[in-house]
Amino acid sequence: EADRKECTQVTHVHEWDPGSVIQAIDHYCRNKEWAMNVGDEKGCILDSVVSEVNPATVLELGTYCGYSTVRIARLLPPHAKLITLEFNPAVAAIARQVIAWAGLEDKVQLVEGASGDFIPRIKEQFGVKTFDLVFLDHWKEYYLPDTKLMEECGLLRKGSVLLADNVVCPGAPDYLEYVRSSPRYESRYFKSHLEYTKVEDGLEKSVFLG
Ligand SMILES: Oc1cc(-c2ccc(F)cc2)cc2cncnc12
Ligand SMILES: [Mg+2]
Repeated sequence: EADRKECTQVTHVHEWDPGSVIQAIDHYCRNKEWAMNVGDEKGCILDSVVSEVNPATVLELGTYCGYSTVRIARLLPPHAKLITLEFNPAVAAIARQVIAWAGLEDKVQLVEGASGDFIPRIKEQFGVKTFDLVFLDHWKEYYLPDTKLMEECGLLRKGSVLLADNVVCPGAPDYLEYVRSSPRYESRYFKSHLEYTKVEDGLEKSVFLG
């Protein structure tokens, strides 16, 4: 099981180093201006789940500025692929720069669009059969419909892991109810805090049982 490892990062801030990109964003958002990155505390839990799954294919719903994209991509094995979807073109443009600065472009494919339109097209457009890991971090009302859509489109296989951010704050009650009560998922809550604050939040890890 992915347990919370103490996650200490000592990095020097220079380009091509994903660790320094992560550290720079965390420093800015903690000290200058809050932003809705998954952050360093939940980020360590994300790291441990990514390391445990060691995925060849990853889908991220909600790129934002690319912070979690970099966190995930830096841990991927050489030929692994991360597809990340962002609805807002302005932040997608920023994310492209952040991903490039971390030197991770060849592991990441950033797509602009709406999840409901995009998910049914993934198989034929990106040649992906199923995802080993899905990180849900977009608008909370879409967690449940998009999960059902991924099931219907055959994008999940026995053992696929869904990891959802913000299941407490802002909260995704219908999604939690679904993955916790469905016999098709084995679900576990990782208690943490809303990025850069003391407010409770957490990640829900749900394994699809097929
Ligand atoms: O991590 C997140 C946090 C918040 C958020 C905003 C305002 C607030 F007061 C509390 C929490 C919103 C998000 C939207 N999409 C993805 N991730 C998010
Ligand atoms: Mg979030």
